[in-house]
Amino acid sequence: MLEISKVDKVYQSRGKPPVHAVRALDMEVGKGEIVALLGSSGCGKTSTLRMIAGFESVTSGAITLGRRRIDQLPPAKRRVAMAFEGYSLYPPLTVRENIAFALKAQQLSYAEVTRRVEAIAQLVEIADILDSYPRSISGGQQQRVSLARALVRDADLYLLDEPMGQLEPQLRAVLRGRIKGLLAERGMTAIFVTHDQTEASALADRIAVMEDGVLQQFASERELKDHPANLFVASFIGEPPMNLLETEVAQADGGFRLSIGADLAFNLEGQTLDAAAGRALAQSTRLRVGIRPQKIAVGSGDVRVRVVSNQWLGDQSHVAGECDGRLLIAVTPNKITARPGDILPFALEARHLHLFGADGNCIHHAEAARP
Ligand SMILES: Nc1ncnc2c1ncn2[C@@H]1O[C@H](COP(=O)(O)OP(=O)(O)OP(=O)(O)O)[C@@H](O)[C@H]1O
Repeated sequence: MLEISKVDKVYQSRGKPPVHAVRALDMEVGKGEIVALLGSSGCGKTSTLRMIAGFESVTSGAITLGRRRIDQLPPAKRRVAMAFEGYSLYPPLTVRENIAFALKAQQLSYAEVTRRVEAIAQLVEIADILDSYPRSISGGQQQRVSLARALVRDADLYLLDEPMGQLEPQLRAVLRGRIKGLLAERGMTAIFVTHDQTEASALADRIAVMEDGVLQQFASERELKDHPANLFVASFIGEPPMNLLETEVAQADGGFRLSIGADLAFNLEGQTLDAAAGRALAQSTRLRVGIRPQKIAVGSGDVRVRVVSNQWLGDQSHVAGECDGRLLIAVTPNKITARPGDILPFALEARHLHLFGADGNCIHHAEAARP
């Protein structure tokens, strides 16, 4: 449905060095799919949306929507609806007129425009301010007007830039559910930008993780957690982040011994590794291993840690412990009573390790969680 091929964006401003905001981006989005663009500030998310919508030119590459090449078309000809991060409402028009304006090109009857505007206003909870002007409503309300103005249109693709960033958490959760329902009911294809992993997981079928203008991985949340492509995705996705540790690699008994410190080492049996991972390990002397905090058992096992902090969050404990000068974070559903300075056993199993090569790419994934 949407195909982005080898798209680059370089901003050239007079007197300043060029900024390479998006690099060789390849992405395909299916009809009816909801995609989140996730990444830290400045990684190129907004530039990507604006190039698809036509508010920014592509420096090179192609964008196709439903078999139409759109990257050279003016925005109005692309059949793409966008809700902007900065809202971009028309100040002299009321909220109702702002939303209805988006329907002008569709030449609908007055009754149909009224019906659609009121339905979308109800959905995003702005029905009571339809006759207000943008300057007299809050930032959160303006954001919802901008969202309504995009969603009210008939378009082939909906682009939503931080659509709920200004809303308080409760309203955000309610709207998230309603918007997901609307998109699914109408089979709408959408890409939204977010900083928020919870929002990305709750709304999106697939998540595109970007860093420094480069798409790092494009997959479901489960896949990103179980099979991170590289160190960046491994450390970016998941809360708290994956524990990452430097190890020394040695061959041992038909497998490998990964030593982190005098008291922390793992034996990996050769048959648990595929051929490529076995070759990569045989050629390595050092590599990075990762283990999710949820995979470290607390209160059993033979790794002794000195507790650094222990917090009960109401439904889980986050325990940070130090072993051989390394900090390990464990998350467990049990309430742990240990205090800083106490010695506590942690259990870490070799089957839960992800292994990363010198280039940062994952060479072996931990055993996936059973459904
Ligand atoms: N018009 C512009 N001129 C020059 N540089 C720009 C322009 N717009 C964006 N950039 C730069 O391009 C890079 C990517 O910006 P972009 O806004 O796409 O990132 P982002 O991931 O959406 O960030 P944020 O989450 O903060 O909105 C940044 O380094 C930014 O400073």
